[in-house]
Amino acid sequence: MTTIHRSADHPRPSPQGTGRRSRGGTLTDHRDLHAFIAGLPKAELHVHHVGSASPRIVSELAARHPDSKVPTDPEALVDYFTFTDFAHFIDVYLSVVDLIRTPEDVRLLTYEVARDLARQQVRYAELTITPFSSTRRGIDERAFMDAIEDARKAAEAEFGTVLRWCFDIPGEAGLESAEETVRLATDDRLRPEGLVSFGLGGPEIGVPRPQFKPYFDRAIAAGLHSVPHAGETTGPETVWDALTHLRAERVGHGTHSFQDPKLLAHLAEHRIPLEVCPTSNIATRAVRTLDEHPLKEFVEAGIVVTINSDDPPMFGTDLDNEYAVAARLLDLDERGVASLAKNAVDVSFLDEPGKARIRGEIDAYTSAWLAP
Ligand SMILES: Nc1ncnc2c1ncn2[C@@H]1O[C@H](CCC(=O)c2cccc(C(=O)O)c2)[C@@H](O)[C@H]1O
Ligand SMILES: [Zn+2]
Repeated sequence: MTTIHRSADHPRPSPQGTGRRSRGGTLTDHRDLHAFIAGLPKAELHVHHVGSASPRIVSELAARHPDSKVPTDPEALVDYFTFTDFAHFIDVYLSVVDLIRTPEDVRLLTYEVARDLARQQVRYAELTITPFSSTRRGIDERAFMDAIEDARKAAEAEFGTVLRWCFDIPGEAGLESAEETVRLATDDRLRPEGLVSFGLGGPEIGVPRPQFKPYFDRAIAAGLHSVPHAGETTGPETVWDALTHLRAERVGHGTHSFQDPKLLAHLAEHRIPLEVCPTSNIATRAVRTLDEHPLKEFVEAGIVVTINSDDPPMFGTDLDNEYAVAARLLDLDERGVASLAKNAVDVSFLDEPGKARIRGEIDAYTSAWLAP
């Protein structure tokens, strides 16, 4: 695990002129840092399938289904993707889920999401998919699996982006959805080759984590990694539940962990990474402003953090922007940003050769960028 280099960690000449950061690992101009981030090979571990549908894809699907309340004009979507609270976000999210009605819709969406990830130099992504939401809306389960696998193989062949799947339970849909999700994730006739992890999404309020223990036990017994959302819209007790009852290997968000110093110490001591999604937390009102985001507290507590976009088009962001936000909040230079990227590779569920390959790309890119 690489420690996060903060720009203060590097000896530097006194700032010249406007305090711009010159290259060479001393002070970095923010514009340069954005350029560095744009070209940096990355891995993304917390990003949702439907939540990543671009405005173009959403408006194209909305045009196919005039009965939908989702705008067909990408411009109008910006207002539509403005949320008053988390419950409102879920309502909007489900209205987009309702647009995904055929296996071809699923394949198109998945392939286009992969294209957008590749455009940001994402070499590897663990995409969270909620199969229950599609099968309950009438998409055949076998056809669903074939559609995502077709897109995954095409994306790897055409974009060089390696995709793996996380299947998550939409918790508010209850134990019926948990049963369906773990069946789809563990039945050898259905389980897709790209599946690596098992999660829990949706509202946390009124949806206690412990009830899902039997389903996570079955998923873990089938070799899947546990990565539930927790502490996004509820307090540290939800994160403790995810750790103790669901045996979380990583925690989705974990935002409110900062309220419990014992939890921070536990996460740091046991190297349990937090999948941090800064702008998501602002858009869903989980956190008021970026300057109040606990990301810095997590790093100072020694917790392994990864940077993610969650539902980028819905939150008016993308992964590059999330890295720029993290660089600002943590006062990182290029080395610090590269360390963040390597954290995500290190704690991903990609095989070791794949991890070594991407780490090597990150190091080569960073060295070339910083060469005098
Ligand atoms: N930041 C987020 N935090 C949490 N979740 C997030 C986040 N971003 C995206 N999601 C996704 O939102 C969905 C929620 C789906 C849901 O709650 C629900 C409730 C009742 C019925 C149904 C149904 O399908 O019939 C679905 C999940 O699929 C989850 O993967
Ligand atoms: Zn999420």
